[in-house]
Amino acid sequence: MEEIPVRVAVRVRPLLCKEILHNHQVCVRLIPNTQQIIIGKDRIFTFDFVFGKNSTQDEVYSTCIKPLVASLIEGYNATVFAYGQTGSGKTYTIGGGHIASVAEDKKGIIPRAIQDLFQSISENSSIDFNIKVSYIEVYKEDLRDLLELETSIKDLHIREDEKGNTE
Ligand SMILES: Nc1ncnc2c1ncn2[C@@H]1O[C@H](COP(=O)(O)OP(=O)(O)OP(=O)(O)O)[C@@H](O)[C@H]1O
Repeated sequence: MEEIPVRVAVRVRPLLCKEILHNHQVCVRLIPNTQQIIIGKDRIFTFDFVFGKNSTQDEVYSTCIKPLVASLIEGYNATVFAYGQTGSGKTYTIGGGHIASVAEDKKGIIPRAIQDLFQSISENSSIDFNIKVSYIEVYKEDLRDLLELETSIKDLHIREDEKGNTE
């Protein structure tokens, strides 16, 4: 992957059944063979990657995320985050739903990245790996530990050390 520190991908989701029922219209179009979209009549925006309404989870993962997981194994850091208004498809794309009940091809970024990571580890038996996982929902000022099975609410706080690192 080229050395660009931040890359932005846009994914247009299909209209939901309820939106079709309410006769909602699509207002975002892709410009073929470019990384551009048009909003409304003439507002054009360019991104590093553009995915249309028929894009698959595999396509999004393989294009944007898989190379980052490979670079992790080489010792680089990577951050992936989804942003967008409510209902735009963040959870669907990131794969943060109930993984066990999701069909293989519908799995999002998280289960695919974890699978690739452990696959790479099993192929690199000469290297010592140390994996730590945290899964926290930040909603307004409240933090929720999603790996805490007993109680979903735990007294979590965001702290900064003297170097400005967040914990
Ligand atoms: N690419 C897609 N293909 C098919 N369905 C999608 C796609 N993206 C999202 N959806 C569907 O759209 C709905 C809203 O998506 P999702 O829950 O992921 O949004 P969100 O951005 O996480 O919303 P919120 O911020 O409210 O949590 C869900 O029913 C989801 O299954």
